[in-house]
This record gives sequence, structure tokens and C-alpha cells, in this order.
Amino acid sequence: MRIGFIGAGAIAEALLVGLLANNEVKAEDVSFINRSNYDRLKYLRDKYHLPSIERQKEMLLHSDVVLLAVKPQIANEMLEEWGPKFTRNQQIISVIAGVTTKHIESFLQDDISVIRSMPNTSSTIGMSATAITAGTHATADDMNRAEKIFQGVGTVVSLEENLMDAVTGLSGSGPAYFYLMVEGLELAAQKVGLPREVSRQLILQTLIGASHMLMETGKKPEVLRQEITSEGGTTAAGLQVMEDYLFLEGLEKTIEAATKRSQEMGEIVCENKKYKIR
Ligand SMILES: NC(=O)C1=CN([C@@H]2O[C@H](COP(=O)(O)OP(=O)(O)OC[C@H]3O[C@@H](n4cnc5c(N)ncnc54)[C@H](OP(=O)(O)O)[C@@H]3O)[C@@H](O)[C@H]2O)C=CC1
Ligand SMILES: O=C(O)[C@@H]1CCC=N1
Repeated sequence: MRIGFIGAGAIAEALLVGLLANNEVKAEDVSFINRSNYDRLKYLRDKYHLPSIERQKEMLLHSDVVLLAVKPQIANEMLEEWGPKFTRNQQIISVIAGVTTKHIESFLQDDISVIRSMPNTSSTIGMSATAITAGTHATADDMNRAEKIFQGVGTVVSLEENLMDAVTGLSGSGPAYFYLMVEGLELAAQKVGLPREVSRQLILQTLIGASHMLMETGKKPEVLRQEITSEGGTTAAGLQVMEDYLFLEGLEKTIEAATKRSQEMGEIVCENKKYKIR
């Protein structure tokens, strides 16, 4: 399989690392193009032993799979340039937040297969939670191929497109919510006297342990939480403060806001409105 990335940023590199590590693709079959950052292309070429930058440029249009990985505000400009060049024997996979398959299809000449996806940056270590959805001309075989690509970098669910904004707000942005939580716990741990290196080790193992408990015991989170919470004990004291500070309401608002932003970004791009970064 030859795979070409339009957009050579953070998520494109994360996907490449995962795909190479899982032997889903060979370095010699990978190409990247971007807008102007030549140093970035050189970095990728040297680090992952990719073909020369000139060769990559030629290869891109002959890729079996073309991954669209530019920022939403660039999507229309990129689609105007590249859309008419794609052909029916290619498969387009977009990771662009908010942008619909219909919108991408409107730039293509043929009944080309388009799949919209939402991975996250944990692709770098093969631990992404990815959702994919089929455009008008994507066949079951195309979906299988996309599923296989993303399985190389984590787990994959296949969903109706109307759920993709919610996925973007939940698991696309999701790692950031956990990173913020780790940052907050580290600061809090310092305040109660724990050195940073020690607290980081304890927090990370607690996070890993909790996610493995959820996956391996099959118990519901509320059951596992209750198992830790002794009456009148430390956990109850901590959880009470989380409740007082409206932790759950905060999470609800967080996911709502991120989902809404994905919808808005999609509308701005798909309806060609002026893009505003807040
Ligand atoms: N980061 C994340 O966690 C996730 C991001 N996404 C989505 O992935 C997409 C990319 O995000 P991210 O990797 O963070 O973005 P980055 O800003 O890191 O990278 C964007 C890339 O697109 C290139 N580019 C810009 N304009 C063009 C153009 N006209 N033609 C070709 N290439 C172009 C840029 O090149 P240059 O530097 O030369 O301008 C740059 O290499 C976004 O749409 C985002 O919604 C999806 C899932 C998770
Ligand atoms: O913040 C963003 O818009 C992108 C989409 C999901 C993760 N990062």
C-alpha cells in the first residue's frame, strides 16, 4: 500500500509512527506534502528514512490512500488544489475535524471513496481511539482498509457521520483532558508535600491501573469507585470536594463545548464562512 499525507503536522506524524511500527506500510511507500515548511519535510524524511522530498511529491498522486491532515481553516484551499487531481482508484481518508464527507466529495471529479476519521495523538504509540465513517462512495472494502490502517495505531469504531462531532469532542480532544488532569494532580500533590518526580510516577501508574481495571475486570466505573470508597474515609472526603466543585457538570460542559466547536468548524468550512480562531 502506498500512502500519501497532505499536511505534515502533529497528527500525520503520529499516524506515520504507528503505521511504520505495525508494518502497515513501508517507509519507501510514504509521501508527505505541506504548504511551505520545508524543514518539517526534511525532518520527516530523515527521521523515518522516507524517499527524497522531490520523489515524495511525485508519489503523492499515485498513492492508494491519501490522508488529508491539514487544519480545518486550510481545508477548502487544499481541496481546491488537490480535489480535482484524485482518481477513482484512490481512497481519501480525512482526519480534518468537523469537515463532512459530502463537503470533501464536492471537490472531487469522480465517485471517489471518502472516509472521515477522528483518531487522536496516542496514535504515536499505537493507542489511539479512532472513529471512522463512510462517505457516499466508500464501499465495505474501503471501510475495511481504513479500519485496518487505524487498527495499526489503536482501536477503531465505525459510526454514523452525525456522531463524528461528538467523537471529536470526546476522544479526538480527549487526551488533552487527561493531560490537564495529570498537570492538576501534580500541582496538587506538590502542595501536600510530594516531590514532583514521585508524584508523577504515582499519578501515571494510578491512571494506567485504573484504565486496566476498567478494561480487565469488566466492572462498571461506579462499582470500582465504590470499592475504593470506605465510609468516612479519604476517598469519600476527596470525592465530596469533586462534587462540591461540580466536577461532573464541568466534564459535561467540556464535552458539549468541544462537540459544538467541531460542529461550528465544520459549518464554517463547509459553508465557506470566514474562519475565526478564538
Ligand atoms: N492534533 C490532534 O490531536 C488531532 C488533529 N486532528 C485533525 O488533524 C488536522 C491536522 O492537525 P495537526 O496535525 O494538529 O495540524 P498541524 O498544524 O500540526 O499541521 C498541519 C499541516 O498542514 C500543512 N498544510 C497547510 N496548508 C496546506 C496546503 N494548502 N497543502 C498542503 N499542506 C498544507 C501544514 O504545512 P505548513 O507547516 O507548511 O503550513 C502542516 O504540515 C486538523 O484538521 C485537526 O482537526 C484530528 C485528530 C486529532
Ligand atoms: O483541537 C482540535 O481542533 C483537534 C481536533 C481533535 C484534536 N485536536
